[in-house]
Amino acid sequence: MQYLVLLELLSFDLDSKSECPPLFNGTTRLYYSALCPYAQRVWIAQKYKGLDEIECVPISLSDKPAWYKEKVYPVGKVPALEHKGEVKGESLDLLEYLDQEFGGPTIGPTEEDKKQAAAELVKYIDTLGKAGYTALSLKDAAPADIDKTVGPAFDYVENALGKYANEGPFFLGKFGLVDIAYVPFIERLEIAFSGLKNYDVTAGRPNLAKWLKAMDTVDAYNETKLERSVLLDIYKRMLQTETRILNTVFLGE
Ligand SMILES: N[C@@H](CCC(=O)N[C@@H](CS)C(=O)NCC(=O)O)C(=O)O
Repeated sequence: MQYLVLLELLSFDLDSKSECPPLFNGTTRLYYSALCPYAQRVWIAQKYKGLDEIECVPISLSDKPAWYKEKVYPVGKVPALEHKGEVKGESLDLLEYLDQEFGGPTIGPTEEDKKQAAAELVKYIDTLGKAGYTALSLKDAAPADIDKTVGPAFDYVENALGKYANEGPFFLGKFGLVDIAYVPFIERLEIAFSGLKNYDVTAGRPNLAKWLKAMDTVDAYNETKLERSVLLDIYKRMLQTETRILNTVFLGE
């Protein structure tokens, strides 16, 4: 049943047999994949801001249409946004772009101190992703070995979440850009570590546990979430067979 959820979802993906949408006809399009954590960021923001004028176009990553790279976005990655006759990529840039160019609630911080905090926090996601990838790739590792490898990165997140705790459970108190940037990665790491390495990333990290609970109250995020068991199965198979995909998903390589 859960597989059906994924299969059904992916059955809408445009693949090598699909036609290219009528490009640059005035429609704003977000090219994404439900499997891609980078694309998930922009998809969450589109939903949170209520930007129904943006058409979401799912692209198959396993059977990508040739026209995607040739005509839409030469970099060939998702996410990409077609807007005002141009196509732009890079999830973090697109989050800022959505705030600049579209309506709905602002996701980026407006206060100077929070802008600086956001920039530092977002920069750290790569470090967390790399530590997570290294720890997940350890064969026959005990939870203590896992903790040694990825624990410090999660401790950084735990401390960061304490900084504005008096204003709310999110990174900068109120839900916004930093939460959107982190959640696809923390979600995947939490599921993969608990399911594959018997390591609970929230143990001894109460702020992180609280943040995950708070994230579950955000509709825009919930609407982009894959079933837990589906994500776990994907990571299980990736670890067993195709480490390259794991690389792509956690490190954007
Ligand atoms: N730095 C990019 C990374 C995007 C990325 O790596 N997307 C992956 C999917 S998760 C992709 O499209 N890879 C190309 C492919 O699979 O052919 C961003 O933040 O948007």
